[in-house]
Amino acid sequence: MTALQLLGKPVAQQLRAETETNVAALRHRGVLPGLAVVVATDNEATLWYVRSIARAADKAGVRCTVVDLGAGAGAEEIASALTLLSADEDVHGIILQTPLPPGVAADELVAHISAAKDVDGANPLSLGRLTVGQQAFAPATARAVVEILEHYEIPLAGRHVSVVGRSAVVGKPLLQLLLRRDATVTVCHSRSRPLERYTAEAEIVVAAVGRPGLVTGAHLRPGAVVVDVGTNVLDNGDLVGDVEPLSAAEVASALTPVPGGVGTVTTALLVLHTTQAALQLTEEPASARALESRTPS
Ligand SMILES: NC(=O)C1=CN([C@@H]2O[C@H](COP(=O)(O)OP(=O)(O)OC[C@H]3O[C@@H](n4cnc5c(N)ncnc54)[C@H](OP(=O)(O)O)[C@@H]3O)[C@@H](O)[C@H]2O)C=CC1
Ligand SMILES: Nc1nc(=O)c2c([nH]1)NC[C@@H]1CN(c3ccc(C(=O)N[C@@H](CCC(=O)O)C(=O)O)cc3)C=[N+]21
Repeated sequence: MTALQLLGKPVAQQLRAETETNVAALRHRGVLPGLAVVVATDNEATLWYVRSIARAADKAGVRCTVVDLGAGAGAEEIASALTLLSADEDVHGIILQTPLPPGVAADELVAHISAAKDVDGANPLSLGRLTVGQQAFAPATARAVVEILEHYEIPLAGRHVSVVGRSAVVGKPLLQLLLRRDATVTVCHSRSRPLERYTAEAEIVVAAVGRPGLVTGAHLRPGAVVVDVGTNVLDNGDLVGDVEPLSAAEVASALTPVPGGVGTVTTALLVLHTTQAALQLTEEPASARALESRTPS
């Protein structure tokens, strides 16, 4: 079997069309959507990613401000930047980019991102709300996996999905998004041995680990659908996923490529989420509208 390529581009295009509609509605209200990306690293891969978010925002008519605090920034400085941005009326979406300087932990800092502006679902409140089924932004990457599967009409209800990786950015929120769609989910991690025991039964396998070639054809059930979240930069500069594409394509029915798969959709979703946050934050309260309609003009 040679697997079908599940390309991210058409999925991203559809999401960009939705963003465009939102940007037009915001313009009607006199609102320019704004995204702020807080950076405290000189990691090349991160800076590349930040530039690609800024480019995508710019193309969509979303103002993107990169707040570069430098690789020497301390926790307090980062926390106060997030607090200021949370209170800034011109900012509707906030992302704190990882990695952070040594000794600075992201998990406490992200609590300073206002939940309404948490467009990458980093605040623990967002993950909690997602878990109990309340409205919240999911991390863009976790949602990208689901958007790709839905775009290609791969059913989730009643299917067994094996997610490899349990991070707060991908595995855990993805578990919630999949449960909400009635999938049966296995979440695997570094202690799930042997890994194939937990992947070989699954109709859908998602790899989000950060190890090139971890998932091979030998881990898969014939006809499985495979989503590769991994973005690993090799010494020669090549970007590869967590799935060994050649052996996997022999067994799988469909596979997302790296590059050109999940990453493409992630960036489009961050921009879409920013416009959704802007719409919610600038909505007139229903009571104010009711009052207005009673006021003689
Ligand atoms: N395309 C995109 O938009 C994005 C891509 N990524 C990419 O996805 C990958 C994962 O990122 P992230 O979730 O942040 O990574 P983390 O390092 O936070 O988590 C990795 C997970 O993989 C598990 N793991 C490690 N080794 C194995 C193994 N041998 N077998 C099974 N599981 C294992 C870990 O287990 P344990 O918990 O036991 O340590 C952990 O749960 C990276 O390549 C990253 O670059 C990430 C975010 C966005
Ligand atoms: N809290 C958090 N959220 C993240 O979303 C997050 C993170 N941490 N840590 C690092 C990874 C990495 N990541 C990528 C996103 C898009 C592409 C992307 O757009 N890739 C394109 C182009 C790649 C190329 O051409 O080089 C593609 O795959 O086709 C890549 C990588 C988000 N990450």
